[in-house]
Amino acid sequence: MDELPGIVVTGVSGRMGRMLMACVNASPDARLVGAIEHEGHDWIGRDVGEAMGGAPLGVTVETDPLEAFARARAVIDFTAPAATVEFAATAAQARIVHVIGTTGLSEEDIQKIDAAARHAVVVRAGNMSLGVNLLLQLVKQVAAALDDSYDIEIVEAHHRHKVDAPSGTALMLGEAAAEGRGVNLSAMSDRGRDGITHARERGRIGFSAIRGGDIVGRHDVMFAGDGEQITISHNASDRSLFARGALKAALWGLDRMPGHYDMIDVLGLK
Ligand SMILES: NC(=O)C1=CN([C@@H]2O[C@H](COP(=O)(O)OP(=O)(O)OC[C@H]3O[C@@H](n4cnc5c(N)ncnc54)[C@H](OP(=O)(O)O)[C@@H]3O)[C@@H](O)[C@H]2O)C=CC1
Ligand SMILES: O=C(O)C1=N[C@H](C(=O)O)C[C@H](O)C1
Repeated sequence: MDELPGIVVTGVSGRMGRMLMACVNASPDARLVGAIEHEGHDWIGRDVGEAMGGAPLGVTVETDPLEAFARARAVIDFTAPAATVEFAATAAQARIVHVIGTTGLSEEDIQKIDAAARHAVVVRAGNMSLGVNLLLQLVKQVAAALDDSYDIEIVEAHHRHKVDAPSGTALMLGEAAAEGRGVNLSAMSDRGRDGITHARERGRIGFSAIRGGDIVGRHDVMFAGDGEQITISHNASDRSLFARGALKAALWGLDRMPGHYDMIDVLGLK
């Protein structure tokens, strides 16, 4: 029997890193072959299972991605933009699948990831859940059906530790709404209202962010018209949802040609 595909997880001590470790470790379809943290992290040199407070997994936390990627077929990466851009170049060099969950990437970061995707498979999505990716299609459809007398407002809520806003998911929902309406999101978005904001401009797509407690991730897209509001919502109640989606993406990517893919591709929702 062929050996199961080896997976490396980056940022293993993070909220998503821990979920990913558990998910890969429990999977009958993959095996964990590497665990990465940054230089100076106190988990370096320790068995990752023990560092997480459990049984040893036989994988030592290390800092050098190239060494780890050389033993793997895919890397799952939910870290931070600067780290993800570097991991993309290294994954391309090693010709392995790079699954990117990191949000808050700039246009310049995405261009660098596009360059890496010429040499290897990249699957990148601001949200790895089936539900949110279905929502993208629904939002596009509703936005296409309604005219701009319906104001589009996207409200997202996340835990107190989240560092970027609007969330990657909110931005994807905004893109879907803009596409359905046939407008450019960067020209039409309305972010961060405060003080005398003046009346709402027709056609704008508004964003609001709530941060608090341990909220895993909630997204509402409201189409507010005269006399009615239509709201399409998604609530994530367990982060392992994103880890399962990311592992699915990694396994899906093993048989693909180099390119920059998303979860719509993985889930076959196009
Ligand atoms: N696409 C999706 O479905 C989802 C995406 N996310 C996104 O994933 C990202 C991570 O979220 P979360 O887990 O909550 O954040 P955390 O801050 O809990 O985890 C990030 C981890 O990455 C580590 N890290 C930072 N830089 C490096 C580096 N150069 N090399 C290795 N490790 C590094 C951090 O270490 P240290 O803490 O020491 O800096 C930390 O352990 C965010 O961008 C978030 O928005 C989250 C959930 C779902
Ligand atoms: O940081 C998080 O936690 C999450 N981030 C993603 C985002 O920015 O949309 C996905 C999910 O909502 C959780």
